[in-house]
Amino acid sequence: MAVPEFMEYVEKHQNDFVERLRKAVAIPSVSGDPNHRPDVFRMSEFLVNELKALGASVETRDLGKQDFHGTPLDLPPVVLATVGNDPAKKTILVYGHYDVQPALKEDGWATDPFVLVEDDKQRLIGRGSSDDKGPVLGWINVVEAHKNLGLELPVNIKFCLEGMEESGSEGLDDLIYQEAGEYFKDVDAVTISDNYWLGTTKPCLTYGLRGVSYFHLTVKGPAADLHSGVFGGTIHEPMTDLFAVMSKLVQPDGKILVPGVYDQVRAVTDEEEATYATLDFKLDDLHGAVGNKTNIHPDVKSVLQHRWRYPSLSLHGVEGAFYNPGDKTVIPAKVTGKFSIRSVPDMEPKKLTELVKKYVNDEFNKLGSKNTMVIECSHDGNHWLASPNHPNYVAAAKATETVYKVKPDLTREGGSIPVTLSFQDALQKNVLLLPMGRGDDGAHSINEKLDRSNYIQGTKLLGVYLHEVSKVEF
Ligand SMILES: C[C@H](N)C(=O)N[C@@H](Cc1c[nH]cn1)C(=O)O
Ligand SMILES: [Zn+2]
Ligand SMILES: [Zn+2]
Repeated sequence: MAVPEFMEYVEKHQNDFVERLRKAVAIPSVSGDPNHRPDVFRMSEFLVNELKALGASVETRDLGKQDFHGTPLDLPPVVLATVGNDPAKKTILVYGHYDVQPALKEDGWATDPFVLVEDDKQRLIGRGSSDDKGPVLGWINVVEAHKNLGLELPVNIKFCLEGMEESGSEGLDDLIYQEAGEYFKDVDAVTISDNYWLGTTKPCLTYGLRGVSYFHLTVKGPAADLHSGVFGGTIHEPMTDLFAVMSKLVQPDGKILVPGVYDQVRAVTDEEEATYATLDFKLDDLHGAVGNKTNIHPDVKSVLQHRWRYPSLSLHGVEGAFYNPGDKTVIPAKVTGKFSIRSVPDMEPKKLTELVKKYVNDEFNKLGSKNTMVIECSHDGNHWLASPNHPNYVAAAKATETVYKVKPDLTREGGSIPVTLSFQDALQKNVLLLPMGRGDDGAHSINEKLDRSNYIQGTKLLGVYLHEVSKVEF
């Protein structure tokens, strides 16, 4: 009886849950922007208050300071909260993040990114709605529903919520290893809702992630920005050097040009080949999520393989370059190009950084420039792969069938959640990714949204999963 009652509660109280999301989206907790650091702290306080109000025992852990380009910056705390402490029950560790990617109206958002707007298609639009405030609040909604119904939660829940996921999860790995035998001691399994369905209609369970290594390539030239009419043609220009090197990193067809990168990529097996055939994903899903037909690969299988099991290199931006409207005729004195590589089994972040550094240095030296160049890896995180046959996945599949009346697809994810592997290794427990949002949610992009139905059905899914996982044998 508990499950139907719980599902009915969630259905009836959906507007309250949307209000909770509205309050969370209104806090611009952008971890990558030092000016927003107080907002990231405010977001942690919001979660602490929500959890305390529901009876959780909550503590925050200070992670010390971050070195932000030479300036020390307080790291936002990790929120650790426990609901239930019954030794007869399983304990599920729920990880999520409360920071978000940057978002400016000028980037092309149709509405203010930090004001939640529901459009005529019942899409809840706002930064963090899908990544990852909606899913984090989904778990809190589950706790609220049980409390208000006077229903016992079927498991103990331990929350671990961080505020630096979008900026390299600084400090969290150390905490996980330190607390493996303490706060995380009784954890039986880990569940993370921080990725997306493959398409727009079918739910999935996810058992793999790519890793990420992020690089800053800085070229320094003249002592100050210069007039291009006076100095153009007479000095080595940093931006010219930067473009020359960055153009050697990746081909327009996605092939990475750094020698040795593909050497450690695991070979495709027949078993893996078979897994692509049954997935509910069409090229139209890709076109819909991208907004046009600019795909490199012509068929679904190769699209998914290049998203999940092959590395990719993306160029992100140039700090220090002129980018405002108008025609400023400047030679920037110092520019930093940003790019990242998504890594896959069996690549190793350390080895990858060595390969990238050597290649970039060689390519810069070939230019014969008198400027100086420095290449650094600013953060990295490893890829992750789990067994989708574990009872934790069986429980999640059953819950999906109860809520969505369909068996979930088993997917991997092209994005990265670096601490996933740390939880698996430090706690030696199964980790499940149980996504809430759709493949076209626009995470990290403009007009990020979470469909109301995904938020509400997703809240039901998280709750029903807890009931199912309480029943399976590990
Ligand atoms: C999949 C997850 N929701 C996510 O967006 N992860 C980020 C992590 C990251 C790493 N560096 C910066 N952010 C991602 O995959 O980009
Ligand atoms: Zn993200
Ligand atoms: Zn995320």
